[in-house]
Amino acid sequence: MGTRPIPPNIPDRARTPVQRDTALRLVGGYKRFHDTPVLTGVDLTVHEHEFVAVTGRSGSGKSTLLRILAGLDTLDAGTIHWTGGGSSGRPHTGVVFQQPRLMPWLTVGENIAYGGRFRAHRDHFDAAHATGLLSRFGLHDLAERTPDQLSGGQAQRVAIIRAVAIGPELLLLDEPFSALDPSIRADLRGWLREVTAELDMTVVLITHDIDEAIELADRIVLLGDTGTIRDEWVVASAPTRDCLRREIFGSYSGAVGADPVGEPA
Ligand SMILES: Nc1ncnc2c1ncn2[C@@H]1O[C@H](COP(=O)(O)OP(=O)(O)OP(=O)(O)O)[C@@H](O)[C@H]1O
Repeated sequence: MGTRPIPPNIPDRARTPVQRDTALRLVGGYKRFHDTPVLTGVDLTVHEHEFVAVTGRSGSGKSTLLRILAGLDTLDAGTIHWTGGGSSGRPHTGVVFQQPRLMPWLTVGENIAYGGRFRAHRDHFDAAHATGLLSRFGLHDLAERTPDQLSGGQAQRVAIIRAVAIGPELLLLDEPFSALDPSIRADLRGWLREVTAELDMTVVLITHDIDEAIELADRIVLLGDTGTIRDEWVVASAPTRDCLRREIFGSYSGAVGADPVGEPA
C-alpha cells in the first residue's frame, strides 16, 4: 500500500498480515428465509484485534450475517466457533446500526452509562470510565446534551462510544455511516479508525462502500450473489489503494446488479 493516512499517535496495528489468534470462525454458515436461501455456505474467520469489512451488493446477506454474529438471528446450518466468551459461550459484543438508537429521554452521558446495565457483569461496569471515553475521543462537550440536540454525525459517534464503553470483545457495525451526509463520512471514518485502533478492538464492519472498507479494514471480504464469500483481500498486501479498489470493483462487477459506492471512473 502507498501512504495511508494514519491518525497521529495511532499504532499501525494490524495493517500487516501477521498471525493472530482466532476470535471467531464461522463454518458452512447457512441461512434461509422461508424457502429462499440467503447464506449458503459462508466460511469466515476473524482474528483478534482484526478489522474485517464485509461488502457485497444489496441483498447479498451482509446484514443477515451480522445479525447472526450478533446473536440476533440464528443459523439454519453451520457453526460458529468462538474464542473467549464467558459462560454464555460467546464473546461480549457491541453492535451499532445505521441509526444511532439512542434513548431520547437520557443525556449522552446517561446513554453511555446506561449501556453498562446490559453488560453481563454489570457490577464491574465502570461508568466513570465509560463517560471518560467521551473526553478521550473528543465528545466531552456533548455529555449533557440529549439526543435531539445532536447532529446525525454526533449521534452516531455517541452510539459508537456507547458500544465500545461496555468493553466488548467484538464490535459489530452495520453500515454505521450510510445514513449520513457524504461530506461528514470521511471525518467519521478517521475518527472510527482512531477509536478502534486505540482500543485495539476486533471489528466486523458491514458496508457497501468500497472506499470505506479500504480506509478502515485490515481485510475485506466480498459476499457474492450465491450466499458465499466470493473473494477477500488483505489491505496491506495491495500495492496501492487504487489498485485494490479496481480489483474489488472488478470482482464486484462480476456479480449481477453490482452497486458499490464510489465506482471507479
Ligand atoms: N427477516 C427476514 N424475512 C425474510 N427475508 C429476509 C429477512 N431478512 C432479510 N431477508 C432477505 O434476505 C436477503 C438478504 O438481506 P440482507 O438485509 O441480509 O442483505 P444486505 O446485503 O444487508 O442488503 P442491503 O445492502 O440492501 O442492506 C434479502 O433478500 C432480504 O429481503
